[in-house]
Amino acid sequence: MNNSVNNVVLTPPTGPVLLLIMDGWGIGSGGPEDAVAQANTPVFDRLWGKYAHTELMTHGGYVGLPSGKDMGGSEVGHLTMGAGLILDQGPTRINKAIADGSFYESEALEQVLSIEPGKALHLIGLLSDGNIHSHLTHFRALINAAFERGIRRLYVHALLDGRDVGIQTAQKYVCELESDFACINDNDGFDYAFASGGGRERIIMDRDGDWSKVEAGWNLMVHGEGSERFPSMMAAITRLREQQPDLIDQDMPGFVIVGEDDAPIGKISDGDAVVMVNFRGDRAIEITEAFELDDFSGFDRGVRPQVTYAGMMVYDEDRNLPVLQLMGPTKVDEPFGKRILELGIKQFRLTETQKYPHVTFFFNGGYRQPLDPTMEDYILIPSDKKVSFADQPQMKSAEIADKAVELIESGQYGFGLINFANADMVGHCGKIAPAITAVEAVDNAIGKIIDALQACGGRALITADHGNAEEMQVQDKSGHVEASTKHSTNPVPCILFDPSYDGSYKLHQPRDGDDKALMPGLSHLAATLYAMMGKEPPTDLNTSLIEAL
Ligand SMILES: O=C(O)[C@@H](CO)OP(=O)(O)O
Ligand SMILES: [Mn+2]
Ligand SMILES: [Mn+2]
Repeated sequence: MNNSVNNVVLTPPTGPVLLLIMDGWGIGSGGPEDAVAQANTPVFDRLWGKYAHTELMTHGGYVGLPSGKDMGGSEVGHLTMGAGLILDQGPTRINKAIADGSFYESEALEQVLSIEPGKALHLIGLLSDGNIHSHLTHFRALINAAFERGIRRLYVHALLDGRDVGIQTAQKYVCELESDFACINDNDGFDYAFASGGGRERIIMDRDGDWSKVEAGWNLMVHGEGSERFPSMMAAITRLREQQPDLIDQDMPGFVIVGEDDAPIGKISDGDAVVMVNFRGDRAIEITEAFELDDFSGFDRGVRPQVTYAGMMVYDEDRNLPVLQLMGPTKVDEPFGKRILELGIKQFRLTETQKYPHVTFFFNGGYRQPLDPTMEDYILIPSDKKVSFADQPQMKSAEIADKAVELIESGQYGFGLINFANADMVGHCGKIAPAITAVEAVDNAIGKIIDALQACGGRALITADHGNAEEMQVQDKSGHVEASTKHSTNPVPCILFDPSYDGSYKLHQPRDGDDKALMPGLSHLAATLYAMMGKEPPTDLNTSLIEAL
């Protein structure tokens, strides 16, 4: 959007301005697969009917992802909202660095490739092209770099996806790497292979302190221990699917690849190098801690191998984890939270722990802890543990709403960011009935918050970081319909709740044929929040959505 004379700054509110993220709540077809449309949402419907609203784009170039086919995700969504600008995201920057060759020139990669002859390079990561946490091309870049350097032994410890891609697609990605391995292994003395695997929800990729998942993966990769043992990756996938035909890849139990003697073919050992190929931090921090921290209490690691460990990117900027990073971080110089801190506005962030990175380091563009604890309160309600969210679709929405009301009524805050996880986390389970309940739980919680804002003259921008629950089924090219566990590329709703709304303004509407800069997207929200607070937005931000009628 061009800075238009039409942009308006509202009169300052008497209560706080909130950004309410209904994670994974998109605008779908309205059909039977659309849990948002099927749900009973009286609060949302009333607000949509009464207040200024629009649709926002959350995918591809609107959030700095490489391709228009890339769906949005929480990291890129919250980072873009916090930045108030469209910045190149991790995968875009990695792809560019691979293309221009600079990826291969980092000191960190040099250290990884400098292992002694006979030692192995291990790649751990999410094996798909979902581009939310990882991409297959990044595995391939590393495999090629290792081969060109003459590294003889390389093992992939594959986390199976089924959450950012089709629900049973693991074999496709396995075949692609197997064919690379076959070419390389034609050369004398080379051994490139898969060494272990398992679903991302079962091993390694936890983000909520369930160390048993990390431990299970550690024992497979490091100690070669696990009851499921197969001669190859394809054998593992085939046999596990025979036992449980509906099994979604993300839920596959962990397994070890073994030789004829039942010995693991590629355990991580002293002197080896390990690269975590995922670029996104939230689900890579825990395994990184297990490899890197001397003082570690997550689980009993047994004998920890002495390895050179590197991550694709920084996973925890506050602690600089991991020490070796193949790529520098996506820098947000002036995130929204820091800007308003400098204006002396007190703020809170509130969610349940499954979404803690979202309201903290994703929205902050890096930092995890408050810059000024007297002016920023980060409140994280523990998520249910060891449950399928399909069985608990209300999650912590009621507790979050109650806490939000308390914070609003305290009169202390000028800004608050709240994330409701339900539509996304339950949407990822791929079942329509609980997804409907999840959406209804969010609607109910929003209603309580809106009542509190109404009473004190606060405002809220009610929106989502990307879709998910509105698309619980997808059709593939051959017409086959199956459950969808992934995010969507649909637009999301955006409503400006304003108790003093008099119909004198509207939110910028999407128009056919508009280019990306003109279409309303997540990068316009920071400036919109300024205008809602009665402040002129900084001119370096993408423009506010609020326009005079
Ligand atoms: O669960 C996750 O890690 C991702 C999907 O891979 O979802 P979100 O981006 O909403 O956190
Ligand atoms: Mn999300
Ligand atoms: Mn999600």
